[in-house]
Amino acid sequence: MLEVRDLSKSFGGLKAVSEVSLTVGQGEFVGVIGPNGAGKTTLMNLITGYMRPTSGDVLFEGRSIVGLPPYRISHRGVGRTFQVVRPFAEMSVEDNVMTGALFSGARTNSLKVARKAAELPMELTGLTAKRHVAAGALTLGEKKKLELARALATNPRLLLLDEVMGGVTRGEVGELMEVLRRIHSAGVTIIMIEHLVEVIMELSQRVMVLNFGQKLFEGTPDAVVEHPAVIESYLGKPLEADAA
Ligand SMILES: Nc1ncnc2c1ncn2[C@@H]1O[C@H](COP(=O)(O)OP(=O)(O)OP(=O)(O)O)[C@@H](O)[C@H]1O
Repeated sequence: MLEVRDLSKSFGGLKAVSEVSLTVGQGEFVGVIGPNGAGKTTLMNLITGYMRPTSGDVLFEGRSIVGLPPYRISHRGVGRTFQVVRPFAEMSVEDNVMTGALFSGARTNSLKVARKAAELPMELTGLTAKRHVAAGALTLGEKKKLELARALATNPRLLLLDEVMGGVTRGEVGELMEVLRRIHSAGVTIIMIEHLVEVIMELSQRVMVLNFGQKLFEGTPDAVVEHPAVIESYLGKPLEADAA
């Protein structure tokens, strides 16, 4: 479904992403971990068209998407969420989700169609009961669900998630994990960047570890935590300590 080939991005002398390759098959759930500044968000920006790579290629369903603007990549079926969520605070949950269908990828310009397209995303994220609540009144965890629902309204086959769990309460982490399981079960392929290692380990089938822009390791969650270089460069301490 997705093939990232020798992808690099330099900012001046800094190689934020350095010759990273990654293949993701349909229906997979792939986790991406790595220390601050490892290049995770940059990699996501390169895949979704928010940044142009210095070199390398990205193929989605067999066709290169490098150089396409973000809205066209979205239209092809690649959705994303942002680390910092910025819903339209005065607008209702439902109207915010509708913006996903109306603008990101311009799937429709009909309010009626957009309203219908918002139904399933609200259901999957557990927001249906809050549909008329102003987004500004939501908790951070609910705002993260709204961000997921907005991305789902673009109708993605592949969804890239940037730190969905960042800053939310423990209880909300559990709820968001349930939501992600539901989204995945609904047939959406997922690539997830996450600092909470235990979340990645529980949800992902495969994990890629980035360090200084390079792929340090890729394998099953079990293989990753046992890999000496990963423990040294990233985990640095027993997993239990990280999860505390
Ligand atoms: N637009 C930019 N201009 C210059 N340098 C940048 C830019 N974006 C990212 N960088 C640098 O590229 C490197 C990788 O950053 P990136 O945000 O991708 O890391 P990350 O793994 O997502 O980190 P975090 O976990 O803190 O979000 C960092 O050194 C960062 O300072």
